[in-house]
Amino acid sequence: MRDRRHPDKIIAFVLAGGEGKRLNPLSAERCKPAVPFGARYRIVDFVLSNLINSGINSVYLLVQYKSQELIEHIRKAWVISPLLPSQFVTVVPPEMHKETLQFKGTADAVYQGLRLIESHQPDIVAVFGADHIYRMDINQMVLFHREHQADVTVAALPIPIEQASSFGIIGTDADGRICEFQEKPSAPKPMPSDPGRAYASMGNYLFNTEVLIEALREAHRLGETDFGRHVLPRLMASQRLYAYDFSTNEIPGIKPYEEVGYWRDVGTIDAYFGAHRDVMGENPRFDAFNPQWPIFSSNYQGPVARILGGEIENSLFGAACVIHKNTRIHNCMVRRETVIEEGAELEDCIIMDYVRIGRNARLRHVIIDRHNTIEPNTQLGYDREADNEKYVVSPGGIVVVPMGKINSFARDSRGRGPGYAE
Ligand SMILES: Nc1ncnc2c1ncn2[C@@H]1O[C@H](COP(=O)(O)OP(=O)(O)O[C@H]2O[C@H](CO)[C@@H](O)[C@H](O)[C@H]2O)[C@@H](O)[C@H]1O
Repeated sequence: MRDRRHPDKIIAFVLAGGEGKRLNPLSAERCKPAVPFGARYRIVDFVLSNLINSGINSVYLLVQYKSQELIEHIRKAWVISPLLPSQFVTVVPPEMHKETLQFKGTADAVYQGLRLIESHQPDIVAVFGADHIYRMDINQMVLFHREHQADVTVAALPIPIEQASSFGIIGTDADGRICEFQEKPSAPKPMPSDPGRAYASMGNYLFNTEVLIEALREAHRLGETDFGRHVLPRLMASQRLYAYDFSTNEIPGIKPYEEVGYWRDVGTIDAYFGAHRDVMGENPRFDAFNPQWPIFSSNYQGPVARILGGEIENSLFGAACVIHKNTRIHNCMVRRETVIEEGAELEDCIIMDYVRIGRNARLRHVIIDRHNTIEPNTQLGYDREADNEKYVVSPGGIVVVPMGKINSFARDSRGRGPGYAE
């Protein structure tokens, strides 16, 4: 729909079909955008909040791989209003035509949504990834797109050259017009101004509608399926492609201690764990609390956390947690409806929802996925060999306990839910 802040009619496709293999086992049962993040979010909430905060309210979420948990999250958390039919976040599964039982790639996923584009007749189509932790005012990118009379604008930022072969790498002229685009090059070119960094695509694009429709039809004719590998390099020759420098994006309400232009690809367990460090502490690099640019998530109606005692330092607790006496909890992210029993010691841990940590358990550098019960006296994170036998241990030494069997909440050995002591 048209927003008073930008005269263009814009619809968005959010690419949420990624498998996220390197996040295993967190992505074993769910796609990467559905992976929980922080004390109450899912990864997908960041891009959706950016779109809604930017007044882009017509959003199609393209799903594919293990999408049930994502669909449930969208159903519960992202209902805008039945009174405003042009404002929606709608999940779109693959169309299941006979030759396309799934989306073959990012461009193919949007190609299958061509009818949606044609029915809305927008001026601009925003195609955004769903895999990153960041805040972005997309209006500023739209303004740049218009000012440069671009056909396509790609959001971009400098990244360390050592990581550059995992990204689309861009070369531009002085005005920002893209003259080179290489998807995941084995020998990435550094930026002319900085040999230690390369200019990377964030996987977020704005397209003038006619250009996108034509490009997707052409890609389909040629059997090409991916924006980064096929569509953008081909369009570069015939259309005006510009790179929008994300470091110029200004967000209201950012605190002085926050990292300007914070953006993280949480594609591996170690990167995911590291990004959690960034949202914690007295002066977080990325402060989740910003009333001027909120990150929206579930409308959970349970009570607040109950802390009955313990030595607690630099930790965040989700709703309806119960933390018993004589616990020691340092640098931990604890999500909702989790119970930590007496005597348990946790250091540098991410404990997801519906988990019970038994008495005197000791956990260090551990991620516990949802619906798990950790037996009393368990030790994790102290003996790498023993941990390796049972669990995935990341190169950075993080032990990951995969999702447990789903129950309605973490019950103790007598079947009692949160709030009960042994
Ligand atoms: N078949 C499918 N259907 C629906 N959604 C799908 C999909 N396959 C992937 N996705 C989603 O699309 C986005 C892009 O994922 P990809 O795996 O295609 O590319 P990658 O992230 O490696 O590179 C991309 O993003 C990086 C930035 O992270 C850029 O540098 C690079 O140029 C760009 O190709 C993710 O949000 C993912 O969840």
